[in-house]
Amino acid sequence: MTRPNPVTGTVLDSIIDGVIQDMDARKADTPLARMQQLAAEASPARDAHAALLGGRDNPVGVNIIAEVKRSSPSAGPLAQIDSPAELAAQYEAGGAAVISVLTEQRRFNGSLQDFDAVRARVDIPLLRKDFTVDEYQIYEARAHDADLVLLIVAALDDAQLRDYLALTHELGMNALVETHTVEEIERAAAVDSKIVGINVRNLKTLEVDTSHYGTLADQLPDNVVRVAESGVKAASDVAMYASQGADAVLVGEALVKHGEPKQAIVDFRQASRS
Ligand SMILES: O=C(O)c1ccccc1NCC(=O)[C@H](O)[C@H](O)COP(=O)(O)O
Repeated sequence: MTRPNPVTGTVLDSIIDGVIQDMDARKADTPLARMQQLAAEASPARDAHAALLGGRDNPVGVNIIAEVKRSSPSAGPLAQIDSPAELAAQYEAGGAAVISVLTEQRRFNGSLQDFDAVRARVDIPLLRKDFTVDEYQIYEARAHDADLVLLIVAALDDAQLRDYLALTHELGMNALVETHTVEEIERAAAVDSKIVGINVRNLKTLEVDTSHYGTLADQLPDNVVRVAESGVKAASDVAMYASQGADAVLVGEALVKHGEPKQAIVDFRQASRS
């Protein structure tokens, strides 16, 4: 299995370096063959594609992917989340279509324990949000009852992107294929990605530019579920992404810092109705 070269100096590279070390420790505890068996025994994945489809025309507003995010490389600690399950229950009650749970430990203070706690509490599709660079993480996600995994195009070569997307689909899950440039959108389209995100955060520099979604959205293939990722500070940002054709908007920081996350999701969706 080829892995991206972690020693090229960007933030993304250094995150991936740590992700690989942590994964190798988990592999020592639960080898690939055992993880594959656990994945095969998991209950069938929920249909995240159906949950996110058609957000553009949804009379109750754009679909929200609500994120459980404790910390970030760009902002440091974001919120004291005593119960990720309770936060997720608020998200579900507010009408979130999908919940994203960060499981990367070193920079986001996430964990698979957080993921399991959320899984035990809510029944909507869950995104295991991590930096996928090895098939092991895809089996692991399924073994933990994930419905969706993240494939960041910038972190993968073409063969990995194709193979990991195929494996994700074989296991009955969907992938959020994340892009940031026209070239990455073309690479996502070339492997027939079904759900494509444009992250307005540049993962190499951490710069956030909310106008970036609108700049690139026309390059997305017509038949994909379109996701605008990052940078939401207020309902007006969600409305802007929706007006630019997003089916779904992924929101982290603004929700974990909001005192009333359930109401925030209701307000975000309402603001996006045209
Ligand atoms: O959030 C970061 O600082 C970050 C840094 C490096 C790689 C990824 C990063 N975040 C992942 C995400 O893109 C966001 O968690 C997600 O889109 C939500 O963003 P936001 O609403 O701006 O918290």
